[in-house]
Amino acid sequence: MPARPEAICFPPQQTALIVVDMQNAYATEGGYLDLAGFDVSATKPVIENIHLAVSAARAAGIQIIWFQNGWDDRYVEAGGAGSPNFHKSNALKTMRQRPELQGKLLAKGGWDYDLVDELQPQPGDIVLPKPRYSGFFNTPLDSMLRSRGIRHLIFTGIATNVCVESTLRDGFFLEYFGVVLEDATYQAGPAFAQQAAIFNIETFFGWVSDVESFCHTLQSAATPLKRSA
Ligand SMILES: NC(=O)N/C=C\C(=O)O
Repeated sequence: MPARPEAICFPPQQTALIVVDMQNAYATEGGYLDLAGFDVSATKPVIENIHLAVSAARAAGIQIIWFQNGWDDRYVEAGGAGSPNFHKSNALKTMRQRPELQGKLLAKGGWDYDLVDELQPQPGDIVLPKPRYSGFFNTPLDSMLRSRGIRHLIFTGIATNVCVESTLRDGFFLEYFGVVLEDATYQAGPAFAQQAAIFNIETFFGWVSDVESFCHTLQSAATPLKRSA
């Protein structure tokens, strides 16, 4: 597949497409990021691009893994005042500032935690709840991947500079090849946060490509070459 800094191969049977946290919290107005003051008004094309990537991956037999970020509705899993997460999570901070939101943001079972309507898992997909930014932390992700012989991770989702980058970095340390489809991701924060995350990934931790290249690569691999007469 064409990618930066160089083209990369990924055998479909050894590859997972990871959709990071495409929940109302991160992609819908009225969700956590929006309420915390982050701009989510440009996420519609990202949702459409993820849909394209998921369809192409599914047709190619690639394992789809949906991450869902959040905690129980009493926030025990979020950690108390002894946890840095308690102090840094903008969801927890927003709820402390606006107590009427308590129990709503990123709480399992609620609208904010739900995946957006346009992106829904199908039978055979894996849905993986996670309690911190990295999908490898306190989850069975590594063993799920290893038991399936998966070594290549294609990333989509929100936010590029937080959960996407955190998971891709941890994957790098665990010997996974990580590729981000940049037009199927979106940042939390200003545009420079996206640029910085993409720079880091391209330069230090993995590869960067786009949805058209991903779909085209899979379609070309599925189309038998025509023999010349
Ligand atoms: N899914 C994410 O990248 N999350 C970013 C921030 C947060 O969850 O507070």
